[in-house]
Amino acid sequence: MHAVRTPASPDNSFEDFERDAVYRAIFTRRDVRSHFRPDPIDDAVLARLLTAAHHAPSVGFMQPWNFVVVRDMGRREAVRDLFLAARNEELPHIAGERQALYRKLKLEGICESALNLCITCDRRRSEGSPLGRWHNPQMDLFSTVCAVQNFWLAARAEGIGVGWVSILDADALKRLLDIPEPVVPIAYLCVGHVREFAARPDLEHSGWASRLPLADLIMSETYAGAGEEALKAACVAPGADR
Ligand SMILES: Cc1cc2c(cc1C)N(C[C@H](O)[C@H](O)[C@H](O)COP(=O)(O)O)c1[nH]c(=O)[nH]c(=O)c1N2
Repeated sequence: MHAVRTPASPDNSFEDFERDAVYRAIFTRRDVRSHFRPDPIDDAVLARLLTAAHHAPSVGFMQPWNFVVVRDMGRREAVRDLFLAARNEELPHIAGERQALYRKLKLEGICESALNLCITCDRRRSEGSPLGRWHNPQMDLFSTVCAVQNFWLAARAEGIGVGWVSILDADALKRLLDIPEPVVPIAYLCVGHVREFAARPDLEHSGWASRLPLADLIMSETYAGAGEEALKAACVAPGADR
């Protein structure tokens, strides 16, 4: 689909403009809930995004994912009802002083987006040959999350917004989408063209949370280890923590 260029550089690194484009996708990707436009996504574009997802890394090259495209508005309204019920169940578990803010947050764009996409993990796909999963059977789930992130970043590059809705009862969602028992719905995504990509995460803008300083998250040698001061200083250099 895309020609693979022979690297110009002897160390296989990208040209500057290519590297900048990768970082631009990473730093300007947003979880989109409120800026969706209703116009449809071209199938050729959606196919590129799904191809990007399908080229994610996976344990034992298991490729455990499937992609359930949900366009029907009746079904999406039913998912939205699941969201509303799940939000009511989640609310009492939010610290009391934050519940008013939680209620005000826009946390999904299920019906406003062009389409919904459920990315699933079929846990049976490496049955009998669990390369990389024998000690850590959850690696198939993690592999599927890699596919979600590929989709999300490729979508940003295409100007398409993605919002992940996890405030859903997984069993109810499985029934609604006829997902068989050994298959796990990993990500329910709202996908569509957007009016804009916000400069900051919505949850930062609303005062819910802010980005932690990267330097505080780096340890040296062990989880308790101090050090790596030069690396930490480099992390707060202009542009490194957008
Ligand atoms: C696994 C998982 C699950 C969810 C999310 C993300 C991820 C990774 N996020 C989006 C999340 O709030 C968002 O990524 C952060 O607030 C950071 O914002 P940006 O993604 O950088 O815009 C999310 N957002 C939302 O409005 N409703 C939701 O149910 C969820 N669920």
